[in-house]
Amino acid sequence: MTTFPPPSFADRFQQRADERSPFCLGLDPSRDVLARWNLPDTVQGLSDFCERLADAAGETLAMVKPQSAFFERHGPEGLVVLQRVLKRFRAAGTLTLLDVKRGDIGSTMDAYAQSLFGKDSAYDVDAATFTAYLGLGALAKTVELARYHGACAFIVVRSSNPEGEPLQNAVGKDGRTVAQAVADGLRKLNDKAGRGLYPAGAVMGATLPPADRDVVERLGGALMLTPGIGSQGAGFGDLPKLFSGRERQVIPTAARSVLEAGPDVAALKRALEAHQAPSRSFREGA
Ligand SMILES: O=c1ccn([C@@H]2O[C@H](COP(=O)(O)O)[C@@H](O)[C@H]2O)c(=O)[nH]1
Repeated sequence: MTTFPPPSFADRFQQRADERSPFCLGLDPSRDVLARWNLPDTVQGLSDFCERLADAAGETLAMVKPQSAFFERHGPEGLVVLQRVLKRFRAAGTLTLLDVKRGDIGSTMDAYAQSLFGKDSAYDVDAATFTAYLGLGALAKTVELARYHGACAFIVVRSSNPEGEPLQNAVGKDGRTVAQAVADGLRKLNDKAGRGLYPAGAVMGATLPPADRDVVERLGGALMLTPGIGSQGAGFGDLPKLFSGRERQVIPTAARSVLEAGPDVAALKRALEAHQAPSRSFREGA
């Protein structure tokens, strides 16, 4: 039986994070990772990678983040594998976030959102990523649809890569940077959705300097997905300088630094715990 309205993504995340850990595992089956796992760079290799990772994770993870690009690379059959792995993690009580960074005019965004959120959609994910380059207003209905389905739209505010800085820190006519303006707009979308629901989340790189603390504050109570840990150079020890006081809003995420432990399932389990333990400690303010 389905409940209406459904519990919010924010509530579901907090529950899973308390039970398991706030860590979100990135599923990035690149050509390099498949080769390292002695798997062919084919749909079968992709499928075997997903099954092995799901075996290693069991029911230990709060959240996974498949990177759509690595599935799209294999065409429509790759997307079937993506649907299957999403279903498998859902069955393990793990929240799913599709990293697909959609961003377009409003009418097209409606179609993207319809493909992502809701039981009858193609992917039925709990969350997905979006970009605001075509304006936050163009994402308003997407956030509304996410709220309706108890899902979350994570909008890139400050990305983890150095190339994002000049654009995101460009100063507009009103004196705010682009990132500050996106953060302010994202907060308004959450305020409009109603108390405590937070259907709009933010992507805020773990690699960012302390100066970005101001952007974090502008986001209010929004959840923050923080890529950049591990292979991009940030560590769990970098989280407090940007996010202290907001620990329960942070979703630390990493892909390669876990996946490089594969294909051995026992080694993968150890790598997962090596990411989950510091994620828990950070959340508890330890
Ligand atoms: O600002 C961003 C937004 C998204 N990503 C994505 O996260 C993973 C990171 O993978 P690692 O192997 O842990 O570096 C990847 O899918 C990116 O597309 C990001 O890195 N930064």
